[in-house]
Amino acid sequence: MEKGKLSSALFAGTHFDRKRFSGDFARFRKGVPPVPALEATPPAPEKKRKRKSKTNAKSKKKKRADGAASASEVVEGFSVFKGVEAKDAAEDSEEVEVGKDVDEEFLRRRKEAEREIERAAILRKRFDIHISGLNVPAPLESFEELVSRYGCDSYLVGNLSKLGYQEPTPIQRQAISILLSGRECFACAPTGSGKTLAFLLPMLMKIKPGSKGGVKAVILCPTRELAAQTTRECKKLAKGRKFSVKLMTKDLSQDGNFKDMHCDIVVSTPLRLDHAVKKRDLDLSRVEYLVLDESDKLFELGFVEVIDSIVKACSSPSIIRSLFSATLPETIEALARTIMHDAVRVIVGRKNSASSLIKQKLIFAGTERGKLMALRQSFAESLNPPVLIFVQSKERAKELYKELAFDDIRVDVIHGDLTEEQRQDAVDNLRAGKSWVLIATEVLARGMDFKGVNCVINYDFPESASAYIHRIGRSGRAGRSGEAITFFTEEDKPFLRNIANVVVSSGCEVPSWMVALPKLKSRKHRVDREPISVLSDED
Ligand SMILES: Nc1ncnc2c1ncn2[C@@H]1O[C@H](COP(=O)(O)OP(=O)(O)OP(=O)(O)O)[C@@H](O)[C@H]1O
Repeated sequence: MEKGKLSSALFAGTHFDRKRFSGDFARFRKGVPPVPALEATPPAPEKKRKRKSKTNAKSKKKKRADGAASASEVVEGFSVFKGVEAKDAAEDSEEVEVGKDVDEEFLRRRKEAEREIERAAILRKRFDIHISGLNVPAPLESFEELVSRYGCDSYLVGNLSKLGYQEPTPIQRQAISILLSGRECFACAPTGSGKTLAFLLPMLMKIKPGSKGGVKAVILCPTRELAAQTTRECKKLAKGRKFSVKLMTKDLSQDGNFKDMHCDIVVSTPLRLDHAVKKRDLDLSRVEYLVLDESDKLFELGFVEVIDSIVKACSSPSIIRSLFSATLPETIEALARTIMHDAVRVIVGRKNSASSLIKQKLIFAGTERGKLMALRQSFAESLNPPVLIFVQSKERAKELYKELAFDDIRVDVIHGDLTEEQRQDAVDNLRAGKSWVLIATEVLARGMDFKGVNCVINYDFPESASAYIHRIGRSGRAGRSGEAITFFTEEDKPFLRNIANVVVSSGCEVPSWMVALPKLKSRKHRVDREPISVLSDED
C-alpha cells in the first residue's frame, strides 16, 4: 500500500492531533505499546454516531476530490510521525512495514477501548446506573478490582470482607471508580443502598494515615446522630491503619486545640465545624476530600452560608468534593454545581424515589384520635419490632411516648430536647433490642442505619415527598424488605398527592383518586394538629 493511501485510510475522518499524541508516536517508534486508557470516552449517542459517519463519508469524498494535494499533506504528517527522511525505495518499504504495525496496534487499542466502553454500558444497564458527564470511568465489577485496577491496600479489602461486604452495591460500583479517578460527583441512590461506603472507601484509599499537615478529609452530615454513625463506620473500615478519625462534638468544637491535635478525618455537622474553623483555628486548607452527605438536607436546613464558608475554608486546589443523598432536587443540584468542577452525576434507579424493597401503605385514620386507635390496634394484632414511629414535633413525640408507655410497650423516644447522651442512648437501645419501638422526630429520618427495622410508621403525615422517602427508608435497607405505614387524616388529604405518587412510582398501589388530587404549589406543608394525648396530666 502506498504511504499516502495507508495514512489516509488510517486517519480518514479523524482529526489526529500529533502534538497531543506525540508521546504515543515516540512509544510506537520504540515498539513499546502505550497502555490503553481505561477511562475511555463514552460512546457517542446513536444520532451523533450516524452524523459522524456521514461526515466521515463526506470527508472521504472530499479527500478523493482533493486528490494528490491532500494525500501528500497526510503523507508529510506520517513521515514526521516516523521521524525518518524517507529517500530511497528500500527505506520506503521498510517504513510501510513499520507503519502497518503501528496501524494494527492503533486499531487494536481502539477496539479494546470500545470493548471497555461497551462493558461499562452493560454494567450500568444491569445495575440501573445512569450517568452524566464526559469520560466517566467504568463501574467496578467486583471489590477485587479495587486491587487490580486501583492498587487498593489489602487491609481495606480484608476489612470489607470482615464486614460481610462481598459485592459492591450499584452506587458503590460507580461512585467509587469516579472518586478514585479524581473526579467530583453528585450521587443519588435509594435509602439503604450503601452510599456511606461509596464515599468512605475512596477517601481511605487516597489519603495517608498520620500524615502531617492537618485534616485531609471532611464529612458533613445534617445531624449529630448521623455524624456519630458515620464516624463509627469510618473507624471500622479503617481498622488496621492509624487513621485519626474525629467526631466533632460540642466540646471539641468549642474548646479543641486543633493546632496540636493530630487528625486525618473530621466528621461533623455544619455549625460545629464552622465554629471550630472560625473560633478555634481549625485549618482545612489541606483537605483533599469533602463529602456532603444528605446534601439536600444540608442545604435545606438553611445552612447555605455555613456550607459556603466551609467549602471556602477547604481551599486546596486539588480537593475532590462529592454530594450524596437519596433525594436530589434540581434546585440543590444547580446550587451545588456552582461549587463543583467537572462533576459527574450518578443516579441509581429513579431519581427521588423510595426504595422498592419497602411495602408501603397509606391508611385513612380520620382524626387524631383515630390515629391513636389505629396504632394501638395494629400493635395489638402484630407488633414486629423494631418499629420506628415518626411524629412532626418534639411535643408530639413526648405525648405519644406517654401513651405507649402506658400500654406497657418497650418504647423509647428521641427528640431535640434530650441531651446528646440521651439521644445516643435511645439510638443504641433500639440497636441492641432493648427497646422495641422508638418514637422520633425528623432528626432520625436522615441516614440512620438501624439494621432490621421491620416497620416505619408515619404517625404524622410527612411534610414533603423527600421527608417521606427518607423516613420510610429506615427500613428496607441493605437488601432486606421492610414495611411503611402512613396515617392520614381529613386535614392531610390535600397533601396526599405527592406522597401517593412516590408510593406508585416504587411499585405499590394507592386508590386512583389520590394521584388525581390537584397539584399543590408548595412542596412542603405542615398541618396544625389536635393533641395526641387522651390521658390527663395526673395519669
Ligand atoms: N456492599 C455491601 N454489601 C452488603 N451490605 C452493605 C454493602 N454496603 C453497605 N452495606 C450495608 O447497607 C446498609 C445501608 O448502608 P448505608 O447506611 O450506607 O446506606 P445509605 O445509602 O447511606 O442510606 P441513606 O440514604 O438512608 O443514608 C448498612 O447497614 C451497610 O452496612
